[in-house]
Amino acid sequence: MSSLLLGCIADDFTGATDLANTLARAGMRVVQTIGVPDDTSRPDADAVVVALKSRTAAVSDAVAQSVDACRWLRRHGAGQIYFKVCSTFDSTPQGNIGPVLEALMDELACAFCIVTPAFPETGRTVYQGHLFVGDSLLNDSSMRDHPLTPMTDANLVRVLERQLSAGKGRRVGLINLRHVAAGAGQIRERMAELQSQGCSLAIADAVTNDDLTRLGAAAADLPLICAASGLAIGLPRNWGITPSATAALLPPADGRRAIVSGSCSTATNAQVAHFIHSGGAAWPLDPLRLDAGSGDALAAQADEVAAWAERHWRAGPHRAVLVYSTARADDVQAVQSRLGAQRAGGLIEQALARIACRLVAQGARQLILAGGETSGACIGALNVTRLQIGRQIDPGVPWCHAHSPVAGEKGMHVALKSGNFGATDFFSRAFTTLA
Ligand SMILES: Nc1ncnc2c1ncn2[C@@H]1O[C@H](COP(=O)(O)OP(=O)(O)OP(=O)(O)O)[C@@H](O)[C@H]1O
Ligand SMILES: O=C(O)[C@@H](O)C(=O)CO
Repeated sequence: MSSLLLGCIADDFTGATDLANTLARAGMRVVQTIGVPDDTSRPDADAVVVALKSRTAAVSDAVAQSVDACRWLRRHGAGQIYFKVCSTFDSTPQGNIGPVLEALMDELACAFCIVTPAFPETGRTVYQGHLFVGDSLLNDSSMRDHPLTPMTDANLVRVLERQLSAGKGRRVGLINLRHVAAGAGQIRERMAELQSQGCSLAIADAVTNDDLTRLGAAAADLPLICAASGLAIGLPRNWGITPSATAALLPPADGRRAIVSGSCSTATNAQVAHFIHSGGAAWPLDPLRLDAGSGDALAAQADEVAAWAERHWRAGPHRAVLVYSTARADDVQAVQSRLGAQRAGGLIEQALARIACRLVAQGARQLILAGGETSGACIGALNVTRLQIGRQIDPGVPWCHAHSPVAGEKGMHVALKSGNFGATDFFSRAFTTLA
C-alpha cells in the first residue's frame, strides 16, 4: 500500500464530498472517511478526506477534532494537509476557521498558509480579498441570513484576522489577482514578500479555474493550505496525476428513493419548491412540535412520516419522498426566536437524522441529504464510516456509496448536497443520473 499524498480535513460532510469529488475528477484515488478512522482501517488511496462536523462546534472541540485528524493523516504519510472550509467561508467571529487554522499551523510548524474559498464553477470568486457569491458580495447574498453562521462581511482578510488569537500575533495579507494571473513564480514571490512583512496567512484572489490551477502549482511545497474545493482542481498535477474517467464507478443502484433536507439556503428552498410543484411527495417537518420536552414528540413525528412514506412508495415504487424543515429566512427566525438558534438547529438535526434512519430501515437505498449540518447528523445516525465517491450530479455534489448497519449488506447510495449547490430540479434529476 503506497503512502498518502494529500490529507484533507473537511469541516462538514457535504464539504467533504465536494472536495473528494473534485480530487477524484482530477484523477486522484480518494476515500472519504466519516470522522477520524482507526489505525487499522487505513484506505489505499492517494488522498483521504476526513469529514468532521466541526464547522459550528465549540471552538475547542473543532480544534481538537481537526488536530486529531491531522495527526492521523500525517501518521499515514500525508505530506500536505488541506483544510476544507465552505466556499461561503461559513464561520462566526469566534471561528472556527481561524482557530483551527492556527492549531494546524502550530501542529505542522507551518510558517505560511494560503486561504481561498474561490469555487468559480459554483459562482464563488474572490477579488481584492472580497468574496462574491454570483454577482453579489457575500454580505449582500442570502448568506447574511444563514441560520447558524450569518455572513455579514465580504472582506475575508478582515474576517479571518478577527478570528485569530491576539496572543499569537499572526497577520493576514492578500495575494491579489495581479499576482495570481502572473503565474506560480509570481505567487511564490508574493508569498515570500508577505512573510517578510510579518504575515503568516494570505487570502488569495481567484476568479477562474486557471487562477486556481496557478495557485495550486504555487502551493506545491506548502505543508498546509486552506480552501473550499476549488483549489483542489490544480493540486493532483503536483504529483503528476492527471484526470481519469474510471474514478467514478459505483455499484448499481436499487431500492426506494428519499430526500431529507434541513438546509435553509436559497438554492435548497428553490429545489424543495420545484420538487413540490412538480407533484413530488413532500412532508414538512414542524420544528415547534419537536419542542414538547421529550423524545415522544420526535418519535410521534417519525412514526407519522414513516407511515406516510410507506403509502407513497407502495403507490409508486420509484417515487421519491421528501422530508424537509427547509424554510425561508422569516420562518427560520420565527422558530429561532421561540427555541433559540442553536437549540432549534440541534432539535431539527436530531429529528431529521431519526427520520433518515427510519426511511433507510424501510428500504430507502437512494438517499439525498441536503445541508452540511443535516448530512452530518444523518450520516452519523446511520453509522456510516466511509464513502466511496461516484459520478457528479451537479458541481460539488457526487453520488456516493456507503455501508450502514441500517442498510444491510449491499449498502446504499447517498448524495450529500451542500446547501447552496445544485440546480433547481436537483431533487428529481439526481435520481435519474443514478439509474
Ligand atoms: N425551519 C428551521 N428553523 C430553524 N432552523 C432550521 C430550520 N430548518 C433547518 N434548520 C437548521 O439550520 C441548519 C442548516 O444547516 P445545514 O448545514 O444543514 O444547511 P446549509 O448551511 O444550507 O448547508 P451547507 O452547510 O452544506 O451549506 C441546521 O442546523 C438545521 O437544523
Ligand atoms: O464549499 C462549499 O460551499 C461546500 O462544499 C460546503 O462546504 C457546504 O457546506
